[in-house]
Amino acid sequence: AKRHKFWETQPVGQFKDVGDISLPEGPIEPPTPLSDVKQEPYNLPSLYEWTTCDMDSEETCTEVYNLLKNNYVEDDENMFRFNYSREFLRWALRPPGYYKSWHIGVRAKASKKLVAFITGVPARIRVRDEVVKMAEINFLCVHKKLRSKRLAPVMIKEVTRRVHLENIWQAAYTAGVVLPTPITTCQYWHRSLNPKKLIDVGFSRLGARMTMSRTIKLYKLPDSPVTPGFRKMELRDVSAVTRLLRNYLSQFVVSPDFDESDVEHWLLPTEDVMDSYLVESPETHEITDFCSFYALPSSILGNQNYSILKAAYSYYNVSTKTPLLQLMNDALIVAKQKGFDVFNALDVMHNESFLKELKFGPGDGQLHYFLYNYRILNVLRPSELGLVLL
Ligand SMILES: COc1cc([C@H]2SCC(=O)N2Cc2ccccc2)c(Br)cc1O
Repeated sequence: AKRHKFWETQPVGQFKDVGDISLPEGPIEPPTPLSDVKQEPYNLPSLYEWTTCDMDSEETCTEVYNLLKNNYVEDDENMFRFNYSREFLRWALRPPGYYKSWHIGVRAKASKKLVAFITGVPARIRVRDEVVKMAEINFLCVHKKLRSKRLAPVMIKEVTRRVHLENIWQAAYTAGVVLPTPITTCQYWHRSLNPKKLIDVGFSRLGARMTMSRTIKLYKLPDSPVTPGFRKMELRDVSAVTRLLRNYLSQFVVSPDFDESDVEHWLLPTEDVMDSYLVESPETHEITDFCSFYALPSSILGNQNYSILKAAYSYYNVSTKTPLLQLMNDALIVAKQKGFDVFNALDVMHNESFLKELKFGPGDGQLHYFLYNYRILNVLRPSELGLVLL
């Protein structure tokens, strides 16, 4: 049986070490002296070559967009495939301090076609009391026609090498499959906003003893948010939101260590990519609550009437005065107003407290979170995780 041949060779928590309390929490291997880091790229099969994808280039960004649109993650029944937009990719891959060299592509030498992709972006992640410089690894994609050529392991080694060259020795990543060894395993939950479309495309089914009109009524939402002072986040709010968010995230075992420049990039609204709202108390003008979600459409594979599913994904939410239930219901209301068909959320942070009451249903996908070269003693509950990766 496939026994993680590659991952057994990597500095990650190994299944055989789970529960071994003699192993300390923290880095598994010490940093390598930079002079000992391999200076040249790993070898690819002879027909392929490395390329660095310049996401500022419209042409290259479109090549990356099309590779992912046609070859990235699908659900188990191959009914949907992520369809990250170009502006989303540019936003996700160019945070403060990013390295172009971590946007790695593989081209066929003959045709120069982009056939594979993997990325990293720098992030400061806190694990308990330690803030660690990490790479967030994402968008690992190999063209459908090149699967099981063992390209993924060499791409992972190459992005690791380029991360090491920048003197960073830890990473964070997620996968829908179990690899050695998850720090936590989360579940996706979905809130119908456009139930008729979700049933038509086969994502949802009409409940027993439910008519379509009864189902539409069940998921109906008001036309506008109910919380006084609920408004879009603006540049002038960055300091207050940073304070609010840092304080809120400090309660979780693993979370980003956002500073104001991070908040400005990741949480200021970006058209068609990121939406963020806050509650400014009408009396005191204090900012008391915050909610945010990102736009990640999916291609609908093989439906006569629809080709795109418009999905919103819960990002970071903070409630200090407005009940989280009410804050998230306002998020659902504005998401519906913006034309999203479904609102997705993981059962991380305090999300469990609103999922059932706001009529989310459990999805079939599990999402495993991993740290590279950093051992944590015990697997975390999803509610101890304060990190949402895109
Ligand atoms: C199909 O059930 C699910 C599929 C997905 C992923 S896999 C490829 C894709 O496009 N998805 C986004 C999506 C598609 C459809 C609905 C909601 C989210 C997730 Br994440 C959780 C689910 O439960």
